[in-house]
Amino acid sequence: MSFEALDLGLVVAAHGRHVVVETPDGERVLCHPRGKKSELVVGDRVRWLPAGDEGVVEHLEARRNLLFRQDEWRTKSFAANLDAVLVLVAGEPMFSESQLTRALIAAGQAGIPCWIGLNKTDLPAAADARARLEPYRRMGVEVVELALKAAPEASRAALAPRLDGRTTLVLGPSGMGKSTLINLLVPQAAAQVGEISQALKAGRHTTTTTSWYWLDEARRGALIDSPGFQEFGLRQIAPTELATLMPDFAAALGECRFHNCSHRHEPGCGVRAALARGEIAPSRYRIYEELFDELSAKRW
Ligand SMILES: Nc1nc2c(ncn2[C@@H]2O[C@H](COP(=O)(O)OP(=O)(O)OP(=O)(O)O)[C@@H](O)[C@H]2O)c(=O)[nH]1
Ligand SMILES: [Zn+2]
Repeated sequence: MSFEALDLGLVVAAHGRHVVVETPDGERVLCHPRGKKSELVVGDRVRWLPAGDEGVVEHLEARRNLLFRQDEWRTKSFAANLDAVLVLVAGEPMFSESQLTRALIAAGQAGIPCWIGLNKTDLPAAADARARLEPYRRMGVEVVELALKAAPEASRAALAPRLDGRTTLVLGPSGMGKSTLINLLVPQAAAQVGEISQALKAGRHTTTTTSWYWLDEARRGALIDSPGFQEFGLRQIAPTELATLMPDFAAALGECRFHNCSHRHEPGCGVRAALARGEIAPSRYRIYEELFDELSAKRW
């Protein structure tokens, strides 16, 4: 039988070898992959067959993209088939520029557009955060100003046109306002999660690692909430590839005398010339050095 004849479903939760597949009419079925298939992730499109009141995933449709992080020990997938990644930042607590850069690089390598939500613009510390984001604006990353708690309606209006009809992964370290965002935008957020963990037959205390939330009843737009932003390993990237994934660096690469320039100590380096001219921010160069060393460290 050809796979096309089977039902098409969307993976809305993944927990070990259990996945919850949502049918086109919104029914949720606990499914297991047949055999030793590659790991399924939230956002995957699959072909499946009913088996009693559960199901068996027979086929994984080709992924448009896959966002993952990789440290020395393992690879962890965030989600697949994303339209965009939203990184939520704030001035208090002050966001980590290194984490932001890691997210931008990973999304860039996966071919997924990334934009930034600057939250808590009602606080004085927003001015510092805004200044820190200036190099990112300059290299073309869109920054949307938000005050999710202080000005929820204005924030909703700013977000709606960017989220409508799209699948967006939201990344944000603790304290940036990710829960506030989800509660503002997602009707019955807690119920949606509860329903999925019920379908997973996960214990009450098991929190699924990645959550899928529909933004509208027509199920056109969705938010994906994924933890694990704290240790965002980029081991999938070769040190020499790093600069090509940083747009402000990439713009200067043509000037380097050596094609395999590390932009650390070589003479005639276009990147360091751009740094000296103020076209690359010192903070970006420091993060580059940090990442370059991390990715150059011995692999086990
Ligand atoms: N001043 C101000 N505070 C906000 C705003 N949005 C969220 N906060 C506060 O920031 C804190 C963190 O918000 P959460 O939504 O819980 O953040 P989170 O990113 O989900 O953090 P965790 O729950 O720790 O993962 C809370 O005390 C919120 O009330 C805002 O627009 N302005
Ligand atoms: Zn160089």
